[in-house]
Amino acid sequence: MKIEPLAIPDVKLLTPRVFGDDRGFFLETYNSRVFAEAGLPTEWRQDNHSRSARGVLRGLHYQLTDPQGKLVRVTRGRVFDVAVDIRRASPSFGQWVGAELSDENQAMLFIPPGFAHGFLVLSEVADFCYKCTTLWHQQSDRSLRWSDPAIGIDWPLDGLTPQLAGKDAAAPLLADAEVFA
Ligand SMILES: Cc1cn([C@H]2C[C@H](O)[C@@H](COP(=O)(O)OP(=O)(O)O[C@H]3O[C@@H](C)C(=O)[C@@H](O)[C@H]3O)O2)c(=O)[nH]c1=O
Repeated sequence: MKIEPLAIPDVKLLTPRVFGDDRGFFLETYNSRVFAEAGLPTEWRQDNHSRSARGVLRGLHYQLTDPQGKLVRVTRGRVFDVAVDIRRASPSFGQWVGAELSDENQAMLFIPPGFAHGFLVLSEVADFCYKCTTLWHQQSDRSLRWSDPAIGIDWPLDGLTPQLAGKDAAAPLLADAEVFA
């Protein structure tokens, strides 16, 4: 597994080794020894799977209590995945990084606690699977505005109108949001 820091180095791009043969392929999506050696979490409390149609934009999400680290990947389709640093004390506070994740490149992102996370679906359908280091905490679940100009995410919309949940369409801007110290 190749593990590389992105421009915000706490966010890692993971590229598993894919073993293809005449039956199909095999890859490791998580290996506790490899993760421990790379300084990544080895304790995960929840696994999630969502399915979305083209143009769906989920995010930007985080939770204030027991913030979640996330290991995210796409098992069907293609998305543009984004992490925004919302740790006020961080030198990269308010900055974002993004990567395309697909069932072609089999790439994964590790997003540490303290980041808001979201993705835009670029394929007809996308199955999005992820592990979380802590349990979902509904009461402290928060959204941040996907289009906040102060963050300036360069979503590859290519004419798509994003399809948002009501809570995400009405989400506050970073300047008005509760974030991490
Ligand atoms: C996140 C979550 C939601 N739910 C329920 C609540 C709700 O009825 C339904 C859909 O929830 P949401 O609209 O929050 O789902 P979704 O918009 O897919 O939320 C997810 O978005 C991505 C970007 C993330 O980063 C995730 O952490 C998570 O926030 O599922 C759970 O039961 N457990 C969970 O862990």
